[in-house]
Amino acid sequence: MLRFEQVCKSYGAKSVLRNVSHHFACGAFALRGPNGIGKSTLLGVLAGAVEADSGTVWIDKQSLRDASIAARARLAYAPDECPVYPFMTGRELLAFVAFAKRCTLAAEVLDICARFGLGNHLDTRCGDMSLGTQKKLMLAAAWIGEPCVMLFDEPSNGLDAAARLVLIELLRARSGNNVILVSTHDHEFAHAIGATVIEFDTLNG
Ligand SMILES: Nc1ncnc2c1ncn2[C@@H]1O[C@H](COP(=O)(O)OP(=O)(O)OP(=O)(O)O)[C@@H](O)[C@H]1O
Repeated sequence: MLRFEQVCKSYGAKSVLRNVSHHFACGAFALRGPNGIGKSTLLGVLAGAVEADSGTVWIDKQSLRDASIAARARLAYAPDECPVYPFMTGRELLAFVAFAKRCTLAAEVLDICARFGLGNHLDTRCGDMSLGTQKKLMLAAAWIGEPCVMLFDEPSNGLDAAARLVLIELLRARSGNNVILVSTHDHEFAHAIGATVIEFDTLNG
């Protein structure tokens, strides 16, 4: 479902990803490793948000490079720092993501927003939201469309206890038929979502 081969990425002289390859079938997986080792860089490359120097990524058998639109339609990515447009309201941002993914905003997504307690915030400008509220919005946006590969960078960061529980339930419900790949330092969270822990070092050459 998620496959990547020989992925390399350097920032200047610093080599971060060295021939990273792996194949994930359904389930939840937690990337673990010390700060600065390259977890976010790998998730960014897998999401097409960071350009790799070389290597290939397939999402649901679609090449992220050669069939980019089809591959991205099957992909959800929530980075740690939310790149939201400050001038858009929450509702406009969700509509924008749905437009970009060429789908409609399903009732399920609005239900997830309600479970995250976002109801009153959907008409607030993103720039006026707290960081935790922005985070919840970006997490809810990951459920837009029909992603089968969901990538989350530090998803539990900054969430209140109630939202953390909701996220755990949502991820557990998805992991049977999808790939959920998270980067996290939060061992309890990884355990709670039933993730198989992968030490980043074991992937990197
Ligand atoms: N845009 C960039 N330009 C230059 N160097 C970068 C850039 N992004 C990341 N790096 C460097 O690449 C390395 C890997 O960073 P990355 O954020 O992927 O690590 P990480 O494992 O996710 O860390 P953390 O656990 O702190 O989130 C670090 O040394 C970082 O400073």
